[in-house]
Amino acid sequence: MKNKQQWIWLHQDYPKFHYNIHKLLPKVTQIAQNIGQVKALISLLDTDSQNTIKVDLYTNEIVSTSAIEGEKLSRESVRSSIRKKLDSPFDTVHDKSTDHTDALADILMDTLLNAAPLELERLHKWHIALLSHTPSNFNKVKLGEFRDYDDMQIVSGPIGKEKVHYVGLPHGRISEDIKSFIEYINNSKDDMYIKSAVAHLWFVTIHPYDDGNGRIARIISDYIVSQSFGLEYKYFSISTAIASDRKNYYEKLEMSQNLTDNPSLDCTSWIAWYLDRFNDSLQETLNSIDKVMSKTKFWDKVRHVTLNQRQIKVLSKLLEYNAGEFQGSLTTKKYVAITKTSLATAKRDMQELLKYGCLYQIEGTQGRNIKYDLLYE
Ligand SMILES: Nc1ncnc2c1ncn2[C@@H]1O[C@H](COP(=O)(O)OP(=O)(O)OP(=O)(O)O)[C@@H](O)[C@H]1O
Repeated sequence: MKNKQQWIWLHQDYPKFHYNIHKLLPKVTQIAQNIGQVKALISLLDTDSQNTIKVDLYTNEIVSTSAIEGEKLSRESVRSSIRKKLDSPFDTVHDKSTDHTDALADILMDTLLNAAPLELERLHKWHIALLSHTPSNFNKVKLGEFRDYDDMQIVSGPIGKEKVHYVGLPHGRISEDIKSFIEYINNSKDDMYIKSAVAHLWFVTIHPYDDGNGRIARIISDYIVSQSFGLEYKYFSISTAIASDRKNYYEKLEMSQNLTDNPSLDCTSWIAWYLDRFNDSLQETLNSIDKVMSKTKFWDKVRHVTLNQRQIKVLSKLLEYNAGEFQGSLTTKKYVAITKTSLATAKRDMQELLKYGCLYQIEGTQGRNIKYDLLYE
């Protein structure tokens, strides 16, 4: 597999990445504003609701960073591991955690709670924890050790027609470069969101391990920003936002890592994309908070009404899925399916819900296609 590309580690200035701060500042300001809003709204929620949002976000972070690599983790297993770590009320009978998901939750907690500066051993410990329980990697990948060969290629396409997207730093330069990298993370005065983006690009440029470089890069990025939030205020999942724009993730990295597209070691475009994803993740959190608040408000509104178990089940489901799969509407057919009741009972239940002001009929729907939604006000 030949390639004529020249990679950025051949640049005489490497690893001095440049960026245009003026283009990035508005995005950083936006992050600060979103974080301010998240903090203000979170403080209005009770501890249970705060915990629910946190468990969801941390579960998403672990599931998403693995999904980028194509590894499908059981959401329930990850959720169990996270709940154990957060000490949230936990039904041990239904504990679905595995050694693997416990190890991944351990890494996340370490990035969040261990404020010690980054050291080489810690990096290796993350690598071991990340891969030691993955059966597919058993015996293949050296754990907690850098690779000892060159030509670490990122390729795609069928055998014989592979496209080389990038080739990592020659192995003889890894130790020295990792030292500068760690020094940058611990001591640079760069804005922390920008630092998080630069470190991500830098780490996948070195590509020091046999495998797991993308996941470790995302852990490092998370570590850099999580430190200043701690368990009390870490309400974001960057990997979820990256996973939802994976094509551009790879493209932005690729464009930044070769000298044809990037002759001057300028990573403004990569950082800008990364900061946008950060803002997306905060927006997601704001949406989740909004959902929780609406839910609380709704139950508060109907607390004087006596509802039967079927009605409570359907309303809970609607509140759960209102922004997603449920697509904000209820039909008699769906009511029957959820409650497994007769059509006549479903119709009677729904009439009551309309009378109590729990539901309203969506305008323009009629006959067999009548649709209902929750009435919040
Ligand atoms: N086209 C590309 N150009 C440059 N870098 C890329 C490209 N595609 C992927 N990468 C980077 O390399 C990482 C993959 O490297 P590696 O397989 O060692 O990591 P991984 O953690 O096992 O996988 P993944 O990051 O996909 O979860 C990607 O996550 C990304 O950070």
